[in-house]
Amino acid sequence: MTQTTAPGAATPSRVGDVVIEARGLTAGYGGTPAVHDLDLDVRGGEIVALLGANGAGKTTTLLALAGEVSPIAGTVSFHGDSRRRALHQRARRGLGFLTEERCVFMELTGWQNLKLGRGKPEAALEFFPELEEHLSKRVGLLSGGQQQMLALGRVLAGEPRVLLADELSLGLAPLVVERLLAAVRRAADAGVAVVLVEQHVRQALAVADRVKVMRRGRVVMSGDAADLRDDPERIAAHYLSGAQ
Ligand SMILES: Nc1ncnc2c1ncn2[C@@H]1O[C@H](COP(=O)(O)OP(=O)(O)OP(=O)(O)O)[C@@H](O)[C@H]1O
Repeated sequence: MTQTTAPGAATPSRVGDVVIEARGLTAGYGGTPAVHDLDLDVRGGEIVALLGANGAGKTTTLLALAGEVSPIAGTVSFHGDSRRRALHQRARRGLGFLTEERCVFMELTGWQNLKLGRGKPEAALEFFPELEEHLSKRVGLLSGGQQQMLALGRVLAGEPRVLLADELSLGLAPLVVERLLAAVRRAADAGVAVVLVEQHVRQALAVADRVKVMRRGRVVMSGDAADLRDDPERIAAHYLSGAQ
């Protein structure tokens, strides 16, 4: 695997106020918890990477933070406010959410996709100038990497205060992953609070400030990414010490 060397990775970002916070969060499906008693706070300017094997509870955590899955117990607060709101209200208050499915409209052109975002298309192109020559094409004809850049660029152009990103790198080539994660780092350095779910441990460590490793719905390890960069085996051990 090629190691991601995103700009700014080695320098801790200046962190601000807590933007999104979970306290004693238990969440799941049909009353059955998939995440147990999770505490998490993310400040503006930092990237917290959620790592763990398949089924560990990472996506459920993001869905609960996004308000798409209701807490069974505990709270999720956005700028100190734990009231549940409709998705469009959360977006207006600065929530950017990229789900595991590529968040683009395949039948529309790249330009039309960008126009549907909260920000200006030009702002998305500042993150990914390589998209400009493809914007007149239908998005279904673009590569997976270009689609993902479009989805991320559109969210970042809207200047979110928090970005929740689930498996941005899924199935993409290392160079594309590097571009995507560098854009996430750049957004964090501009003050966005980021929760990044990633399968690629080394690439996540290269851009994150803090790491939480989940197993069976619980956080089993937390640490500073800088301390773990040279010793990713400490994280891998948690993947291997039991399924999920
Ligand atoms: N819609 C759902 N209905 C019922 N159970 C679900 C649903 N989605 C996930 N689960 C269960 O919740 C648990 C946690 O899944 P989750 O998707 O949060 O894990 P994950 O760490 O994101 O895994 P992956 O890396 O495979 O996406 C798993 O046991 C999974 O089977």
